[in-house]
Amino acid sequence: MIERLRIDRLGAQGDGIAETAQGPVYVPFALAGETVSAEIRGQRAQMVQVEEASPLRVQPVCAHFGQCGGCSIQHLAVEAYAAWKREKVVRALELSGVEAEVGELVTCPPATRRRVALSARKAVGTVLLGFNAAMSHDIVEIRDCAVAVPEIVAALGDLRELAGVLATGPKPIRLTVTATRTGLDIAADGVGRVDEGRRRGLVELCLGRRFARLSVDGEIIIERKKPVVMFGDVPVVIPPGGFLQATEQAEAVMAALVTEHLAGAKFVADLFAGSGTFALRLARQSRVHAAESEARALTALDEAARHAPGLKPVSVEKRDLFRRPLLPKELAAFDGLVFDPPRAGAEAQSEQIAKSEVRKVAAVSCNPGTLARDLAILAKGGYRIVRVVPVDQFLWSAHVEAVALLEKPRRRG
Ligand SMILES: C[S@@+](CC[C@H](N)C(=O)[O-])C[C@H]1O[C@@H](n2cnc3c(N)ncnc32)[C@H](O)[C@@H]1O
Repeated sequence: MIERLRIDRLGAQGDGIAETAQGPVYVPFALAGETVSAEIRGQRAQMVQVEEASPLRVQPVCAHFGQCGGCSIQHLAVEAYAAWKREKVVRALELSGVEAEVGELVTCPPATRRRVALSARKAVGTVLLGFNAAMSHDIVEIRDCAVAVPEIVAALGDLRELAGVLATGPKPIRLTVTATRTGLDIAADGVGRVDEGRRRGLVELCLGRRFARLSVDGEIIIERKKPVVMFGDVPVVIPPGGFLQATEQAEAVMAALVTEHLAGAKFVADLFAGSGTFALRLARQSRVHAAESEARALTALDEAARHAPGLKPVSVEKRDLFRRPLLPKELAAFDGLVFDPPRAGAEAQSEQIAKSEVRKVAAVSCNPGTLARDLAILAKGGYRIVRVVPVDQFLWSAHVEAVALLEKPRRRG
């Protein structure tokens, strides 16, 4: 059923929302104030045409926009876009009852995403390589990408060829492609058994295309060069498929906020440390203890710390911080702390930090909802939120990163 809808507001996922007698209807690619004709299917609607456009509507930069699920909002003017992203953090804090000053959105330019997760599968006479369509497993073939770094875009043809060897059935595989200082690091998942013939083919292809490394379902097939990224001035060989901040620019902004806030601390805990994004930078100014559940990430961090001249001591600990958070008596050793958990946040760890006397704390998060919950726990424990800075690491998507800086006043007596 095609109907005319008046769009009342822009939702958190970037869809236009029309309030109707039947409840809210979500219209992807519609903007607040617009009138659109759309085909309604339950609570969602597919836009047919913009009847009256918002003055804030702009031309999307990418030819794949609208089909590709990688970006959800390229059609909104830049200031309004920045305000919408910032508002996601503001709203989340309000909903959790957290009072905090939220800074302006720190933007990231296009063509800076150094890591992309592509899907690929064999189709009749061809190989599909691209991003999934929004809310679907369909693969949208991409020939270009406005957010990825040029090294990745230039390699799409080679990656398609690689996917042709890796994806043998109709089931999609996933290629996580990271542009490192030494070339592309490719981690393929969902491939299944790789026999000798296929392995030889993959090695030849990677040598010919000068990829740095290929790993398949966690096993390294070829490492022509060790994939190196820089955390500040410390080179780190990243583990296959391990976590890495998606853009160097956002990482640098977040790391600067964290290191500045924790300057002066003698001993800092980096919790959910990954391969040392914060720990290795902080070790220029403080002794650091890094805790994380992924052994390979910790090995990378430890190796990098051992080989970097002039760092203060860095210790590592493999630990499940959801089940076994650092307790107040352990936290008593630190006067600074940063935590950067996955999307689920760090509820159990925040409960313990709240009871601690760690003076300066920085919280880094990719999920405003769980960040707000964790900040509410810390505020209840006596922490003052100095400020919250939203960072647009995932340009044109509905995701937003944020760094919150907190401190606990010294107890009297
Ligand atoms: C958002 S990443 C941040 C990593 C690092 N701080 C960085 O900026 O690169 C979250 C990290 O938490 C780790 N992690 C996930 N669940 C965990 C758990 N239960 N305990 C400890 N670490 C965990 C992941 O392996 C990942 O390295």
